Amino acid sequence: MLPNTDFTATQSYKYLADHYIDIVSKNLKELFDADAERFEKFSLQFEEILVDYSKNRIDDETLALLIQLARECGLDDAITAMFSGQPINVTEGRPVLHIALRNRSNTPILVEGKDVMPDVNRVLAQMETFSHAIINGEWKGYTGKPITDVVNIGIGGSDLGPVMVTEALKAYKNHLNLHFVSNVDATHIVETLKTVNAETTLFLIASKTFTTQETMGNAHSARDWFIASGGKDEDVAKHFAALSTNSEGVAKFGIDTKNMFEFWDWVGGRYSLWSAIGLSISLSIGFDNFIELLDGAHAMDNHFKTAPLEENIPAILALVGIWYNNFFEAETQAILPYDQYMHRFAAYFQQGDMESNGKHVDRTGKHVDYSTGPIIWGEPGTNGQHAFYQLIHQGTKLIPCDFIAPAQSHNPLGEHHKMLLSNFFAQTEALMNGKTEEVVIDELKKAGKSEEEISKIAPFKVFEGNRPTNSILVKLITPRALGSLIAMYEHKIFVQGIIWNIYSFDQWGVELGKQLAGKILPELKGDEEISSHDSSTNGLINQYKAWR
Ligand SMILES: O=P(O)(O)OC[C@H]1O[C@H](O)[C@H](O)[C@@H](O)[C@@H]1O
Repeated sequence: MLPNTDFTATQSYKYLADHYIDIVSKNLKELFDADAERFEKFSLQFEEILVDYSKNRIDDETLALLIQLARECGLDDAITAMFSGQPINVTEGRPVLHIALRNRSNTPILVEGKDVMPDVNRVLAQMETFSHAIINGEWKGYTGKPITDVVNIGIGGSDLGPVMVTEALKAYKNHLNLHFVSNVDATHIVETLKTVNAETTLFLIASKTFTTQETMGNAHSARDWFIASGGKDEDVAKHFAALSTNSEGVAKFGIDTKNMFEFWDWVGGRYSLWSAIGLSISLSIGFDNFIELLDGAHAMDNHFKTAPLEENIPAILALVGIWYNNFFEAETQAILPYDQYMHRFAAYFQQGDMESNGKHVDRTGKHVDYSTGPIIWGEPGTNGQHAFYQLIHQGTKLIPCDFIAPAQSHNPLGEHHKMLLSNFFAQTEALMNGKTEEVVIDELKKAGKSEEEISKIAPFKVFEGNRPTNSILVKLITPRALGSLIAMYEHKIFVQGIIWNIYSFDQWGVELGKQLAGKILPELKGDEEISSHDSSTNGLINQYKAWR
């Protein structure tokens, strides 16, 4: 089971608190000047991924203390507990085994004494056969035509992963057109259905529970549309498949369980792209590439499980994150991919990280008196530079940033990639070094400005610098590299949850809103005035009724 340590009561935390006072007065630039080996010391390479964490406000002592903190919090045992299938998702009574879905070495992983690998491999084989049949056109729709369009209907973990990966790996895409419908707003399904033909469309109803309101609503509307477009009830089997843990729910909906791709309750929704939920990925880029994605994740799992903490990339990224979150009181973490294909990467980890570590009680149920999971946000570079980087460079908030870029582009067009990467390299340098008043004045003098003009404008042009970043340089975003990158962030989240002594694999915080929406829905149906809520909620509902 998981250890249970208040990390703020550890010896290393006390040392870190003292050490923080020392580090906070130091400038990153000075740290680089003082140590010619800093890059070598504070960067790690995993296959074709280079993680440079040297532009962080840390020194040897910081890192040693953070690693000591991880040890005091029982990180080693926690890793063993996860990988060996112990029920570490205690509040839901489940193990956490997304690592089993990509356990390409096939070593047995036992849940209640039973090896899960035969089931994992059985569903993978089912996905393989199905993917080939759809891609090759052997699978025919109800009028005998091959499938051209795939619509994945799912939300949260049953949407964000497949969307992010199919976008990130678009360079590997085949002829199938992929669509994703998540929002219960009818606009999403209506606009999607305008672009597809019932005869050649396959719907994947992706829902772990098969009870999610949005997904069930969209799935029923898709089915109604299919029937209204000429499909018969008996044709549904050719056009609807389910990705779920709930076979009863699938059968009740009317999908033949032969067309069900199963997964298990030991897979968290936000960790499920490696499971049957990844079927849209396998359809889009082919099963072999899907396996490459799993292989990449498995390689990162092995690294995470076996590398000493000093060389363990997910652990180090997590600990540096804790350094900012709990000592520098940083509230957010930006993820900035310099790769247009990765434009949903930050959105994906918004769920991955914030649903996992946005928790206010520790593993004993006590309210924490320290900060837990950060707010995750980001957009692809260089778009972000022309939008919110002003605040990162000159605002009053400390924003640790992860910069991610591929060395090679899938679209080597003219000088584009060099231009993109010049920005990638420049931004972390600028954030670290800043620009002093001296340099600003000098530049203004050279530009022929008067003393008066200079003294008026100079303060606005100063960059304090000393702003921390990680740079993650990937040779090329291949399925394998992407699999490793995603797994790297997953394990980072795990490590942080262990240190904060919280349960990272439940998500009770999404329930209250669902519950209340369930109560409000019937109230929206009649014409009577609503008075059962506070005056704001009553007022809003009644105005809605007046306007609808
Ligand atoms: O896959 P489903 O059961 O439909 O769940 C979809 C989503 O629903 C909830 O909101 C959970 O918070 C998410 O973690 C989950 O991914």
